Amino acid sequence: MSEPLLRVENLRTQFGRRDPLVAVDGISYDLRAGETLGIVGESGAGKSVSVRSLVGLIDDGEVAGSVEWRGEELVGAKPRELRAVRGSGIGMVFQNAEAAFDPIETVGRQIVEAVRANRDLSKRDARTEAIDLLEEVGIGDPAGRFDDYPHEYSGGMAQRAGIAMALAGEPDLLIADEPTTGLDVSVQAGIVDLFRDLVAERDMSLLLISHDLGVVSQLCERIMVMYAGRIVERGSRKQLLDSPRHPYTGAFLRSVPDVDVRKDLEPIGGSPPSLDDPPAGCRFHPRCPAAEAGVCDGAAPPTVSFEDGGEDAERHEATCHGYTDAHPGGDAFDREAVEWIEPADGAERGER
Ligand SMILES: Nc1ncnc2c1ncn2[C@@H]1O[C@H](COP(=O)(O)OP(=O)(O)OP(=O)(O)O)[C@@H](O)[C@H]1O
Repeated sequence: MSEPLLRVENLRTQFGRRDPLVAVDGISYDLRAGETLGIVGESGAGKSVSVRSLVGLIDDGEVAGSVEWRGEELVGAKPRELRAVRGSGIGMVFQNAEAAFDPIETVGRQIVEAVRANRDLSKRDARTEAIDLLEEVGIGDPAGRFDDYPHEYSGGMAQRAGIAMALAGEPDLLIADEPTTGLDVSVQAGIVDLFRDLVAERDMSLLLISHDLGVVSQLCERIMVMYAGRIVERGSRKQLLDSPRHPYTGAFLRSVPDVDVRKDLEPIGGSPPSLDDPPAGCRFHPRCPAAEAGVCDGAAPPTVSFEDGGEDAERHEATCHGYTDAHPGGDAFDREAVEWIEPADGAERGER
């Protein structure tokens, strides 16, 4: 199997020293060429900080652990090196596309600059390339819109232009942080289609952060669920949607609309913990219908893997006490409240 493009090991990001707020608390994953990975979770889970930490975009916090991009360590790298990686290898798309642009410069000229910063092209060729990029992301009359200022673009167009900027250095990985949030539903659908086409046509990897499971499940083959700074479950889209194992994932699925099925939504009771003083043990235990005193509020939960989906399936893991002998199961582990916690027929499970 090919080496991963991106290897994240025990990433930890904290803000403040005296009363530190640990926004990302030891997360690890790999991303290979052509893979699409989504990180979902409620607001404040640390999704955005986790991806900003990868590429040196945290300026008032401390990032620890390891982030290897094509084997090159990025944690502790010089700003110049990080800028170079952001310019070429990794393209970034943010929620607020207008913020990607300088308001007093035309969109076209800014894309030309981004193209020239990463590729040895004449001004004329860079202009042609910028117009091609605007066309590729679906801006009608790209040559005519080249000299417009960012505020002259609508929200959806600005997001498309932001994606063109991210493509200027011909990246192998696109990191998109809530790229559809705040846009009208019909505009969102267009942006989702655009990402799908770009990933396929350019053979890029995608790391997508969103609280919107619908958007993530339309674009990502693999999904990780983040809660209070940690990954609580990971697996393929099918594994997570069809047989979620962590009570939080189950609750999260019930709290959001399905992509194509109408259902009664059940908001998750309570609210996420404050990250400057998270609960002991499993961080979800105060909100978990299956939590058991003395177990779930004690030691950190183990990561359990599930052999569902056959040999070639993604690794499916949940970090939960509910599957271990420490948690007596049966009566104590309220299976009525969380029927999704029971492994599917024939599924094996093993503790790591
Ligand atoms: N610069 C900062 N200084 C202090 N705390 C921060 C800073 N940036 C983020 N945080 C805190 O880190 C935690 C995680 O924030 P983050 O933005 O990553 O969450 P999120 O899952 O992306 O949710 P949202 O979609 O609401 O942004 C939050 O508690 C947030 O208040």
